[in-house]
Amino acid sequence: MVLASAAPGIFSAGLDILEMYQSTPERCVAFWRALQDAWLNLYGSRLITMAAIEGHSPAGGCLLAMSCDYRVMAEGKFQIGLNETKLGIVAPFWFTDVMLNTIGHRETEKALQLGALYSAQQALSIGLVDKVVPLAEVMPTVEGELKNWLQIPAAARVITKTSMRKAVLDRLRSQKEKDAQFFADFINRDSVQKSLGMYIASLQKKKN
Ligand SMILES: CCCCCCCCC/C=C/C(=O)SCCNC(=O)CCNC(=O)[C@H](O)C(C)(C)COP(=O)(O)OP(=O)(O)OC[C@H]1O[C@@H](n2cnc3c(N)ncnc32)[C@H](O)[C@@H]1OP(=O)(O)O
Repeated sequence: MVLASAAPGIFSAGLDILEMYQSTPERCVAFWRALQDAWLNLYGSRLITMAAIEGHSPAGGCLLAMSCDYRVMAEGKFQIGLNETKLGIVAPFWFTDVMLNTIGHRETEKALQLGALYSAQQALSIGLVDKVVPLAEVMPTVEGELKNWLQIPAAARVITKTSMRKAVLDRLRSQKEKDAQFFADFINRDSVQKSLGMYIASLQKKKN
């Protein structure tokens, strides 16, 4: 399975910030449950999963990419990373776990505290993506890599993948409701809503 975007220049802008701003606790919980389930399905997928990152990939976009088995990113101006702290929010523990599994403890600690967004070359140097190629080469490179992965006996690959990812998947599975409630409580704090409001205004201002 290849994840790619139909929007030029944007792999994924992450979660819909407007869903987290001035929403009701009930809607926040439903929103979060949907995200948890999508992620559990993706990270736990038996399929070979690859991200064709042909544009920006902040926050939830970075999570999507990191949750795949392989990542190819376009060189150029695009950025990728978990930038949550810059919005005044905190990457949930399972976002952090996936990043830890991808780039290790020291780089994750720096990346998360700074809310760092990396260029493709920087992302390559810390192992956040596996390959960087010109934009037009992203999809052919993914397809070529997919052929390599398809050579491996599927049952052996799936058992290996599952055992590598099980602990992180189980950690969320065992506390889904608590996590959803925590999200709804956290996101509705006055200070967090204020930060999100300012961030949304800054995105809109950038456009004008
Ligand atoms: C402890 C644990 C507790 C839990 C604590 C909570 C944890 C939550 C975890 C959060 C995870 C996330 O993914 S939070 C989401 C983080 N995402 C971001 O920071 C991305 C913000 N967006 C950008 O940087 C840029 O838009 C970017 C993607 C690079 C594209 O830039 P462009 O110049 O091409 O386009 P823009 O003009 O900026 O954007 C076009 C329009 O889309 C809107 N837009 C852009 N991104 C958007 C988004 N994510 N959600 C909604 N709307 C968005 C803009 O406001 C514009 O709206 P109009 O002006 O109306 O047209």
